[in-house]
Parts: sequence; C-alpha cells; structure tokens
Amino acid sequence: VKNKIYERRGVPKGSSGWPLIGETLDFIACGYTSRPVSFMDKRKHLYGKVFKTHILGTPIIVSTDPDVNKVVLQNHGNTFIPAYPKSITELLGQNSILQTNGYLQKRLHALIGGFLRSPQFKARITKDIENSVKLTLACWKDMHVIHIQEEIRKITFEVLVKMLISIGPGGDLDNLKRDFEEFIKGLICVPIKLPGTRLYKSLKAKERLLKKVERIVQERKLSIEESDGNGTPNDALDVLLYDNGEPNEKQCLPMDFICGNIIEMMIPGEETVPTAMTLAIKFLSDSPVALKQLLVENLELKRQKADSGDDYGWTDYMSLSFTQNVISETLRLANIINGVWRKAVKDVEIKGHLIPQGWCVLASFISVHMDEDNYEDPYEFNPWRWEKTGAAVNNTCFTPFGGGQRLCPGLELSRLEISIFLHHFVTTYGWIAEKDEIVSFPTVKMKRKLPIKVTPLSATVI
Ligand code: HEM
Repeated sequence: VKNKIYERRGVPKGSSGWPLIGETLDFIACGYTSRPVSFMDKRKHLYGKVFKTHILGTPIIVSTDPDVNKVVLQNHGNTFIPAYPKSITELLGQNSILQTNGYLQKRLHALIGGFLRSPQFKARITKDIENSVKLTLACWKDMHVIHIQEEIRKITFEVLVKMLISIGPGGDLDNLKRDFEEFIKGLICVPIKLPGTRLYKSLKAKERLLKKVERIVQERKLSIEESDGNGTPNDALDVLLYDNGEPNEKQCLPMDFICGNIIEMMIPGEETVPTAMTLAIKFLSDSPVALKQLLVENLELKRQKADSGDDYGWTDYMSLSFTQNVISETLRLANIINGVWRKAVKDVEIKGHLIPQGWCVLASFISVHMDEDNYEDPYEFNPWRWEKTGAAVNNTCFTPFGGGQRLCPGLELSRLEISIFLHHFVTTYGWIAEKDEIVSFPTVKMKRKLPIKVTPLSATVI
C-alpha cells in the first residue's frame, strides 16, 4: 500500500526484489562482469532513466540521468547528506569531510580546494612529483616484471603524504603506509566490531595512525607558534592550523578534527590516482595509434626542454592537449568512482521524480559515461572524441570528480600527477603488457595488477 501511495506521488518505478536482499545479488553479479553498468541498463530500459531498487540493505532511487545527477550534486538547501555503508561510517570520524554536512564541510572544502589550486602549491608539488616519478622509473629498468598497479602506488602515496603533512621518503612514511593500508582494508567489510574481525583490525590501525599524526600536528603547532604563524602554508596541515575561522568567529579548528581529517583526506586520494594511471597504461597498451600520438606530443616537449635547459613547470604538462584528452578518456571509461550515494533529509522532487525523505539516491556516473545518448560508441577508448568538446574538466555528462558542493578538491592535482607520470613513462620506456582484465567490484582494479615488461626507448626514438 505504501508503495502504491509513493508511486502515485511520483516515486520512480522499479522493483524491490527479494525480501531483505532486494536486488543485491544481481547488482554484485553485474559488478563482476566486464559491463558493471548492465545492472543499471536493464532497469533503465524497463522503468526509465530514474528507477527505484533495493541494494546493499537499502531501498534506493538510482539516477542515470545527467540532469537529475546535477541537481543531487549541487545540493541546494542541503537536501542531501552523504550515505555510506555501515563499515565506512564506522571507520570515518563523525567530522570527516567525507560525511559531515553544512558549515564545517564547506569551510574545510574551501580551505583545501583553495590551497590545492594555488600556483605556489602546484609549482612545488610539480617538482616533488617529478622526483618521485623519476626515482621510481629508474628502478623499473632492472625489474623483470613490473606490476604497475602496485609499483605506482609508491609514487602516489608519497605525493599524497607530502601534500598533507610534508613527510618525505623514509621509515616514517613506510610505517604510515603500512597502517593506512591496514585501515582501509576495512572500508568495505561486514560491519562487526569484535576482536579479530576485519573492522576491529582496521579501527586499531586507525588508532595507531591517529597517534602518529597527532605527534606531527603537535610539533607543527609549536613551530608555527614560535614563528608567529605568519608564513605561507606548505601543506594541508599548515592550511588547517593557520585558519582562524570566519572573521566574526575567530575559532581555530579543534585538534582532533584536524588530525582525523588529515587521515580521512588520504582515503579519496590513495587508490584513485594509481588506478587512473594503471588504467591509462592498460588502454594505451590496447591502442597503439593513441600511444603513438601521445609519444610524439611528449617527445616534442622533452626535446624542447633538453634544448632550452629549462625546468618543467606545471603548465608545460597541462598544456599537452592530446595527453589531457587521453586522461579524460581514461577517467570516462574507468569510472573509478562510479557514482555517489546520498540520503534525502526532506522530500525532494527532481524532474518530476519524487525522492521521499529518508530514501537514498545513487547518482550513477558510470551510467552517464557509458550511455550512447551522451557518447558515440561509449565502450571505445577514443581520446580524439574530446577534440570536439575541448579538454573536458567537468560538465553534466562528465563527472569523474563528482560536482557541485563536493566537487573533488584533488581534481587538478590528480590530472597533474597523471600527466607527469605519463610524460616520463612513455618517453623513457617502451613496454609490453601481459594479458589482464579490469574488475569493477567492489572497487576498480586490474585482476593481475597489470604486469608489464619495459625496455628503455632507444636513442634513435628519443
Ligand atoms: C583520479 C583521482 C580522483 C578521483 C576520480 C576522485 C573522485 C572524487 C569524487 C567523485 C568525489 C566526490 C565525492 C562525493 O561527492 O561524495 C571526490 C571528493 C573528494 N576528493 Fe577526490 N578524487 C580523486 C583524487 C583525489 C585526490 C588526489 C585527493 C587528495 C587531496 C582527493 C580528495 C578528495 C576530497 C577531500 C573529497 C571530499 C570533498 C568534499 O566532500 O567536500 N581526491 N573525489
């Protein structure tokens, strides 16, 4: 009866599947195939672009419509709050940027976003990324087989920690990496918190991480106080410690809030960037024509730099137009974050669809990215398609970094990091990739970590 009332009021059509499990089994089964979007496609054809279903323990409205997704992401009037599975909410702090809403999220988002977009930061991090990429690439020469997905993480974790708390390579970084990896293993698990369970081990790892970060934060706070706190920020921690709140509030962010958020900000950056780099290598391995054009563009820049003797600046990397198109196409096809989950805190109507208070909504990015209404031959890796639209950063039909109020603050940093890696990798080595497959569930990965064999590019090519 309740369903009928909802339907009359405009709740999208759909099926709730079996009692308790709903349509979860089909959702997971599709996730394991090479076309995870088939779950959405089947229902889209039956019920329309916005439909209801019941997955992972929740009744949910799924939107595959870019206009509806846009409204959900904009979140005017704070109608939607983030909704994560229980294991994730247990592991995130209450004040984590990923799940808080309202004033604190906006303040933290603006602070971090502003810092990451600043030219000073980009100039400095460009050097750090270059160093890390070059050192790592140098080791690959002597390795028989390189599991790209694993090896690249050394670069990206180093960069992430540098940007957050300025720890360079060494024992402290390795310790932090070990605890962090243990911590995130529990993000998607059975949410039971007893000694020995996955969730319990992850919570313990978080305690250890917090202790380490607290020590670093205390030391930094002291040194800022000694220098009167008037310097320019070098990392995200400085940004949070320097911030004194709204002029009429003058309230410093609490210490436990800062420590927790430093750890939580590692989560969205840690796996996404290496996955994007790995998948770029995978798509390029399968597309020799695209690889050739990418190589020509990058060799040209390398030659210019060798002739002039100038250092690379971040704008050099970002102005490689074909390379940027390869990155856009990789992000479109890879769907590293396939959509975002929200919960409605009040009844809301979008394009005639009612989302009742308390219901979850999944704004499905993958459905938009793989829809032939939006992209011709959506399953083709075709970097040239972006030549018509211009280098896409974010628009209604292209949202790898989300949008609206929570648009990823790491967007530009990620693109820069991927560009630097691609530049040095393709102009240093040729490679042969072993056979491997992309898996999409629970997160996007290469089944065999993408094993490749590299050979230095011969002097005649360079
Ligand atoms: C290819 C790499 C990346 C992808 C695809 C990606 C994707 C996303 C997406 C889709 C969101 C929106 C989540 C939502 O609306 O609930 C997001 C948020 C976020 N991302 Fe990224 N991200 C990437 C890299 C990074 C990096 C390197 C950082 C490091 C600073 C980062 C930090 C964040 C943070 C802090 C948020 C939360 C923003 C907020 O809720 O206000 N991301 N990311």
